[in-house]
Amino acid sequence: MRAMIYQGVYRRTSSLWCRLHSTYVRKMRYLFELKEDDGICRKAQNSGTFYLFHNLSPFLKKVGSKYLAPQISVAEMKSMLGKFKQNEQMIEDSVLIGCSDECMAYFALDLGSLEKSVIESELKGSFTELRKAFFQLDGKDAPLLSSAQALLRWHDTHQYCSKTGQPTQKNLAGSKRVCRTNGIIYYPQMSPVVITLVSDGSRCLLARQASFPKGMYSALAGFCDVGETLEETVRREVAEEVGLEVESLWYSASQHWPFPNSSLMIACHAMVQPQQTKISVNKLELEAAGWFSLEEIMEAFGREPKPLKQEDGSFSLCLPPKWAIAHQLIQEWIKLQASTPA
Ligand SMILES: NC(=O)C1=CN([C@@H]2O[C@H](COP(=O)(O)OP(=O)(O)OC[C@H]3O[C@@H](n4cnc5c(N)ncnc54)[C@H](O)[C@@H]3O)[C@@H](O)[C@H]2O)C=CC1
Ligand SMILES: [Mg+2]
Repeated sequence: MRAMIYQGVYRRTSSLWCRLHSTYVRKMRYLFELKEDDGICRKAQNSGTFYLFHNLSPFLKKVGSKYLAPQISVAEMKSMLGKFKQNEQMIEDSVLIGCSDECMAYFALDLGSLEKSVIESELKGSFTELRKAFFQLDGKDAPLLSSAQALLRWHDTHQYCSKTGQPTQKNLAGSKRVCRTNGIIYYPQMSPVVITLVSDGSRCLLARQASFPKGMYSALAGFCDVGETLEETVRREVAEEVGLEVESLWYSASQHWPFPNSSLMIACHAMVQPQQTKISVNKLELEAAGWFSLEEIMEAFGREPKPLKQEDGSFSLCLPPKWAIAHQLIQEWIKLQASTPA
């Protein structure tokens, strides 16, 4: 009933409702209704736009060095499904990922069961691995595609109830799945991860895993263990990975991170005592770690963010790209150095 009233009110865009609420509040209320009410969501699917995936690779168009994620209209979707002789009901497999300021809903749909090359030539673009395109994506596309991929992956891997073994059913928006037999509700999962930039007051500590691109160093990161507070995870990870004791720490910001699965990256700064800075690298987790001066960091940011082989065969320091929250932590540390008296 509440949803019906809302729908009526929402349609009358000049209504008191619209005058009373900011665009942001209207959007959030609308998204809430879409998640709660399959009927409203079905209507939204018939007027919304779609981001397409194929086995979790997003459909992208390359324009120069940038990747753009085109929004496909429902008419284009229906025409394409018609070409594949697929039932239009396939649209209901999509998941809700957001909406425009005008409350036009955005959905993501994985077309992994259809022939990839046919869709690519039909829509004139290509399905590209997210890891490959992530750092060249347009500003608004990166977080949308990142949560879309995480949500699609979660649905793909949670089709059965872990208690009864029976199929689970997604609600239309894809904000949950329900076991048909006993009604257990499953919600999409994210793993909390802390990422910490350690400083001794004049240098910052960066580390690299063997899997990182050559020369790239980042802040220390680690998954939260069950029962831990964020503060405990920061202290444990720093002790585990580089053998140092954190003296103080503070929260900076957070970010959803799609690799390797869905993580909530919680970014912190931490201080160690200037007299206790001797690193002992845990080689099971890291390839190398080291302290870097402000000059070294500034020099690295001044270069192209690409691995650069030096005369001695080693690679010059390369820092995480703009979208990564590690980049933001390092930028904040630079500002802090400038504002702290020597
Ligand atoms: N956005 C950013 O700026 C950055 C993001 N990251 C991300 O942080 C994440 C965590 O960093 P790591 O140093 O690899 O973590 P980590 O130091 O906790 O080590 C990874 C190991 O933790 C264990 N683990 C415990 N819980 C896990 C879970 N829920 N999922 C997967 N493995 C789990 C596994 O044995 C795994 O091999 C990575 O996925 C990485 O992509 C890392 C650096 C920068
Ligand atoms: Mg780690």
